Amino acid sequence: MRLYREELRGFLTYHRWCVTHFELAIGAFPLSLQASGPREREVVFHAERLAKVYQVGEVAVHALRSVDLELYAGEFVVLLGASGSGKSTLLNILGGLDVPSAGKVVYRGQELTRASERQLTAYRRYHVGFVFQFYNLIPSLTARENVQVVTEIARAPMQPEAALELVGLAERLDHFPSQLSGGEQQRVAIARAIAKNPTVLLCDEPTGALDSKTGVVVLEALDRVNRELGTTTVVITHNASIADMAHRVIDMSNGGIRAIHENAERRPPSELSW
Ligand SMILES: Nc1ncnc2c1ncn2[C@@H]1O[C@H](COP(=O)(O)OP(=O)(O)OP(=O)(O)O)[C@@H](O)[C@H]1O
Repeated sequence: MRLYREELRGFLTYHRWCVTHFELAIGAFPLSLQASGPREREVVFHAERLAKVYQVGEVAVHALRSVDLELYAGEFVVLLGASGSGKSTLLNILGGLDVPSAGKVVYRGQELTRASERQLTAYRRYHVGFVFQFYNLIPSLTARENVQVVTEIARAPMQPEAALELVGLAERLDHFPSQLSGGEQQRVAIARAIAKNPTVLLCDEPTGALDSKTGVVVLEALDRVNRELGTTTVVITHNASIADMAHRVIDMSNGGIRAIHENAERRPPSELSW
């Protein structure tokens, strides 16, 4: 274990050096400022005629078909839709994990669809936090160390302890993943995603592996991050009851946006169940 940690520390030192020199080299995608409240409607993402076609042998799979969309600073968005409707494809393109076949995405005035690989890497590293259905924690590191892996290489990170406190894990800093419940592990993953102070937090089925009661605690953590840090948050779910906690609900169907609904009143996660 000690050897592993020393190797990790060495890796982080080397990585920090690379990041510093890399940033000087590209000088693109300036450090994000704290996102402002949703009422100001500052556009964070502008997507236009976004299309994605996967070629599988002879078959062209149209995952996205001419999607137009704007996402605003500080809002909490739920992305709903049947399996295969294109939710993950859209999220992955917004997060710079995938590129569209046609159309464009502008992130705070910078066209992601024209960015080089290096610029996309910098964008993902400094501006976007990802949370997935499975937590992907390093089993041999404590909760605090799992978050530190990110804060060591970030530009203006939160303290790992502060990030863990925000998701309600102040008492679990030195626990290993195997000593934490599924919901607690997911909250460590959220703390890890937000500790680098991203502008946007993209969550793909964050409660998909959890029962209703545990899922609600995870949603409370996401809600708190959104309210206290102003992080623009997008949550993919199959679960329509989660939609009630969002500012806006985007309903996807067959690669397109079927409807966008704005909640006049948001329900707190504690009132949700499924
Ligand atoms: N790498 C890929 N290669 C080929 N087809 C793909 C690939 N990724 C996604 N697809 C197809 O694109 C369509 C949209 O997939 P996507 O994962 O975006 O849907 P989704 O709404 O997120 O589904 P789910 O809720 O099941 O995760 C589906 O028909 C899927 O099979």
